[in-house]
Amino acid sequence: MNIAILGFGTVGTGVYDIIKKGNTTHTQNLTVSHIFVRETRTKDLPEMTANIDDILLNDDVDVVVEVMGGIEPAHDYILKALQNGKHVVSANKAVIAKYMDEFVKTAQDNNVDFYFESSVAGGIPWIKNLERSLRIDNVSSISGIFNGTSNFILDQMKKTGQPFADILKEAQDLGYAEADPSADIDGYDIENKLCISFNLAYNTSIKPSAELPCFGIRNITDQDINYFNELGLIVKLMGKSRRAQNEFDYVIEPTLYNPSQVESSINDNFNYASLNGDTIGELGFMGQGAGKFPTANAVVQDILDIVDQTPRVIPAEKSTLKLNTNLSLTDYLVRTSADLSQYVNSSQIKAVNNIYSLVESMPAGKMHQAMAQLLKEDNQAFMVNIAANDKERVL
Ligand SMILES: NC(=O)C1=CN([C@@H]2O[C@H](COP(=O)(O)OP(=O)(O)OC[C@H]3O[C@@H](n4cnc5c(N)ncnc54)[C@H](OP(=O)(O)O)[C@@H]3O)[C@@H](O)[C@H]2O)C=CC1
Ligand SMILES: N[C@@H](CC=O)C(=O)O
Repeated sequence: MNIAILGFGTVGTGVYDIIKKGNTTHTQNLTVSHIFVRETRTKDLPEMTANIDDILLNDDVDVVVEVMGGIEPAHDYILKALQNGKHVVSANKAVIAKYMDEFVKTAQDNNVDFYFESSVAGGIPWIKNLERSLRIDNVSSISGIFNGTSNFILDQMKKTGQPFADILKEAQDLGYAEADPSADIDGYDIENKLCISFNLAYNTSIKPSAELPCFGIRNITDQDINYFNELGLIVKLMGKSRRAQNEFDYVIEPTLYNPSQVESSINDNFNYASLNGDTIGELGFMGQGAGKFPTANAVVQDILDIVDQTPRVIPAEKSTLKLNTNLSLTDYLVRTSADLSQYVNSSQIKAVNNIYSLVESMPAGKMHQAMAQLLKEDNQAFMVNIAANDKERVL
């Protein structure tokens, strides 16, 4: 099986190393025949080329691994590879979240596979197990820590008290962060991953958009972490989606967990992805969600599934489920120097102390809209979702 790797950064070099090392009989049957790099890059390996047609028009290439990132030319190269009868494996959640239906259809039309395990939760076999669950169950919720960089930052802030910027730099050096790390910090990387996950789970076609509730950890401070610590709670940047009858919601937001909840113990660059199915109930997966080898491992697993011709579960018809971002009512702790009652009904606000307020029974969509308005007045404001069971800790 001849593999062409497009993009030779963190993940691309990891895929190359795993295949070159050939630790098992499975990986020994794989060959990296081409590595696509920029024109400006020194071609220090014989497989390297800066001419994409050497790969896309080459009948000897069986699988194209797209790990360049970004939207174009990744979208164009993936489509052309599929149209030219090549299987494609991609870790690029940004392009997949935007063009998943087009890629899946093009793959089906050309009788090849399009696999993307590594695009969500890095090394965790999440997509595969989500698809397995769907063979038996309706999935009624998806929830998880889907970003390794933000989890690493929150964990290190708590453990070391180091400044946010220094920890982010470390995450970048470790190969966890996106080329533009604001995607990690502001939640947009999770948005891509959550869209991919629930579009599979609910058989919908929602694409990431500015209208969807997404609030990251850009404004979190040491003071916030210390306060949550005093409450006995741990903050995680979560992606959550719940389905009820013919509707589903989705939200990305910092969320507090108490020590009895599994999310609270997910540390470092680890992710935790969970679903709820009719008969399986709660099912969760934990592992490294970012980094060279965990991600490359998931890419190579996809290649081996192509070799083994493992069938995928992609339903033909889309469901009629509708997105309703105000489906669930929950509670929030808000830190702002602005007058919160200008943005949220005062009957829902309870002062906790002179820094934080509790906003009760708010639909997520409305709360995120209120915060977007409030941030125009106080650009350092922060909010965190708090479970009903933990509310007594703050009052
Ligand atoms: N790192 C991780 O932990 C994970 C990453 N991913 C995804 O995998 C993909 C790759 O990530 P990662 O390896 O970390 O990123 P890197 O930035 O480390 O690597 C990307 C490589 O592709 C090259 N590249 C980008 N555009 C082009 C182009 N047009 N032509 C030729 N080469 C190009 C880059 O070159 P240059 O540096 O010159 O721009 C770089 O060498 C991304 O989509 C990312 O979201 C998914 C899961 C985990
Ligand atoms: N930047 C991403 C990489 C993996 O998807 C993350 O930190 O999770």
